[in-house]
Amino acid sequence: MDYDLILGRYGEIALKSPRVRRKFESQLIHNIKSAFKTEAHIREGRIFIHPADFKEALDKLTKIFGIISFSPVIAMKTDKKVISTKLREYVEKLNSEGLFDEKKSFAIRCKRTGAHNFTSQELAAYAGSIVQDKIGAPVDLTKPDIEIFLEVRGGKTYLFHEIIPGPGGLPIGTSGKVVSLLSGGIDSAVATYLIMKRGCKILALHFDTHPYTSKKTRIKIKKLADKLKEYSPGVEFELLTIEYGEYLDYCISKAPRNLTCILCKFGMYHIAEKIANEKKALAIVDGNSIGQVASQTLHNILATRYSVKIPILSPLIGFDKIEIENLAKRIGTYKISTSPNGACTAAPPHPATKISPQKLLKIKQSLDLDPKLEKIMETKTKY
Ligand SMILES: Nc1ncnc2c1ncn2[C@@H]1O[C@H](COP(=O)(O)OP(=O)(O)OP(=O)(O)O)[C@@H](O)[C@H]1O
Repeated sequence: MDYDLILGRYGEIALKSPRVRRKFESQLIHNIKSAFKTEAHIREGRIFIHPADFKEALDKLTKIFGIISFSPVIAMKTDKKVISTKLREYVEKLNSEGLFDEKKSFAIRCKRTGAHNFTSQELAAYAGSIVQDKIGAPVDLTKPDIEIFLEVRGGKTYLFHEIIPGPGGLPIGTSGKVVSLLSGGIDSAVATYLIMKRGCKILALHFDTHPYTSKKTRIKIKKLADKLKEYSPGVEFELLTIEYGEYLDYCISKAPRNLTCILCKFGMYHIAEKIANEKKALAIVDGNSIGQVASQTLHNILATRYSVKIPILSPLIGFDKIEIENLAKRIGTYKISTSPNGACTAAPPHPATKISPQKLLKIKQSLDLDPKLEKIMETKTKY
């Protein structure tokens, strides 16, 4: 099918005040134009996209936050004769592409804004008779095999049969920056995605726990960052790594062994907060989900975050593992996250599940962790 343009729809942006809406719309257009070569503008709540390459555009639009759906369309003058000709050509094309024939039921869905000398229902009935005449297919308004849409907007009418879902959310770049803790596992990649979906710019932070994890983890992190970057057109996606093995060595040798995971998380939040302050990020993000593993009991979550002053957001906090996995598969991170590279060998056989913030602070002081963490900060590398 030779389409004229793509008609995009957005959701939540429409609920904003006019000033905020203009800002969000302009970020959305910037992001679309950064994702692929196109002319694009917004008018009366619709995005009009004129790409150089339709195939590429249809693929990339599924990854642009803020868009709830989009349709490749044929555009024409709002004139019954023109609509009749274009509709005939359109269904003939659908028929020749094997998408429509006399055995498939259909429905015409008509939407209209502006003043016309016909109602939406009249236009739908008129279009329905044209399609029946051309293809000989039966009408079924309840559960049709194919829907054909006519969207009449003043003097222009748009014809299409597909409404492709977009990712929804808010345009990336409209909600400030966060430091997202990216481990290489399934959860933190999904958590990062969900926070991007709310418009946040990402500074991904990975703690390289080599020799307790394989060196291959770095490759995995790079691949995950590249995959997540696909959802961030037009907005920088930074990746920083910290060499964390030495800190873990220290914790393992100096603190009770069952506290290793707790001290590990504590140190990560501590460093993440410092980096957030340095890089003007407003929050930390992690992939915690209550009770999923020993370090994610409510007690441990409270204790490990106790001294951090900026918000720590955990978008997966109420998700089940299976829900997280399904989302990871949908966004394309699952395969990368599950590629084998071995478990962390620093994890103790019986990790503590209940530590009080006071006890953790005492341990931190007795081990003099602050200078250790300061030193670790110096290993920060930009990918
Ligand atoms: N090496 C790491 N670098 C950066 N962040 C990490 C690292 N390890 C853990 N985190 C952060 O802490 C969160 C909890 O990690 P934990 O190992 O307890 O759980 P997990 O279920 O294995 O998480 P994930 O699937 O994201 O690895 C992770 O989701 C991530 O945000």
